Amino acid sequence: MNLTSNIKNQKSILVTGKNGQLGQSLYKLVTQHSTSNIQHCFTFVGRDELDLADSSSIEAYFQDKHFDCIINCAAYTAVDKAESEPELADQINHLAVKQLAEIAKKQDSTLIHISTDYVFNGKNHKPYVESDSVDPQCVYGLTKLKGEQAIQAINPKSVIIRTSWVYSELGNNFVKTMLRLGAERDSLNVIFDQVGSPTYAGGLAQAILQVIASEAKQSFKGKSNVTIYHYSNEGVCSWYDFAKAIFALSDIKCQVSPIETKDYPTPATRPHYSLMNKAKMKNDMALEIPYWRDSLIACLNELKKNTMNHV
Ligand SMILES: NC(=O)C1=CN([C@@H]2O[C@H](COP(=O)(O)OP(=O)(O)OC[C@H]3O[C@@H](n4cnc5c(N)ncnc54)[C@H](OP(=O)(O)O)[C@@H]3O)[C@@H](O)[C@H]2O)C=CC1
Ligand SMILES: Cc1cn([C@H]2C[C@H](O)[C@@H](COP(=O)(O)OP(=O)(O)O[C@H]3O[C@@H](C)C(=O)[C@@H](O)[C@H]3O)O2)c(=O)[nH]c1=O
Ligand SMILES: [Mg+2]
Repeated sequence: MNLTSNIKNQKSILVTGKNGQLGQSLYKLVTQHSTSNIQHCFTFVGRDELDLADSSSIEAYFQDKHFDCIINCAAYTAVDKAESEPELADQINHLAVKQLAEIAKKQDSTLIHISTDYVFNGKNHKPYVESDSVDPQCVYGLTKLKGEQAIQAINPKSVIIRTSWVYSELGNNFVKTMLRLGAERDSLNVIFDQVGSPTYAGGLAQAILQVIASEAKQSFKGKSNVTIYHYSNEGVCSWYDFAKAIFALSDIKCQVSPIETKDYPTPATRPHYSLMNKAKMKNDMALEIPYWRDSLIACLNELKKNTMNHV
């Protein structure tokens, strides 16, 4: 899928993971806005065209294509399943990312890569800054960290954006799971001792476009270090608070009880505290980030619109 505008000085930008939450949100953003705002030529690919599980597919794809910028939205995101599929998770979140970093370096292109709060161990008591030490507690987090480290070793002309608890009207996520379970059940137990901040994928997509615009202004050429940014919505909540807000705003009468992590055993260990400090991103991009509840309302409105369009 290739979207081109007529404006000069446009960059050719590849977006991987086109069918994921973030890939779809970026697509929606660049196709719904006027071309005066979006001046670049975007190519969106899914695993059919570029399979990150297969290094020869990656090599073949870039054989005859050049991009100024690669936004890697594809990832192995099944956190619990990763515990029993560590090799596949490592291939997609680490080895394929290493290969993309090498290709980007060879092509002199900027790699924008998305990472996660799960690279931290969750033992902090104040929001994580970009330079805080990492210590993932699960296979998914470890493979994402190895992807970050590979980029740092290979291509300084890269930006890593760590985000958390991503949801959207597009794709699968906690909000949609809650809406489904809330409609099926009278009551639900949800963990209240894991706190962080949800991230609306539409807002993250906008922030990524701002990073690209700032990159165009500053030129990342000659950069000696990879830039790391943290991005989520503002505010803090537990998964329990998030579930309560989802039900309250959707008029769903499902009783939610707060439970401890130990009472909801899962294969993967998740951080108890994964709030991230976003000051660097906000300062560098002159960005105002919405409060999580306001973005949740926006997402629920989008979901309502989508349902109304389908009746
Ligand atoms: N979801 C979240 O809560 C969070 C996500 N992140 C990170 O943000 C980024 C975007 O996540 P999000 O959009 O939510 O993730 P999704 O799970 O919604 O999308 C991931 C996409 O990656 C694609 N993919 C998986 N395996 C392959 C493969 N072998 N080859 C090519 N593509 C593949 C999937 O393809 P298909 O549709 O065909 O399965 C899917 O479209 C990821 O890097 C993720 O680690 C960070 C923090 C939180
Ligand atoms: C469905 C459900 C989940 N939970 C808990 C489990 C978990 O701790 C939390 C959220 O569930 P999820 O399955 O959405 O969690 P998870 O898939 O681990 O979400 C993570 O995904 C990856 C990709 C990331 O990078 C992270 O930032 C984070 O968003 O809620 C309940 O307590 N009750 C429930 O009924
Ligand atoms: Mg999940």
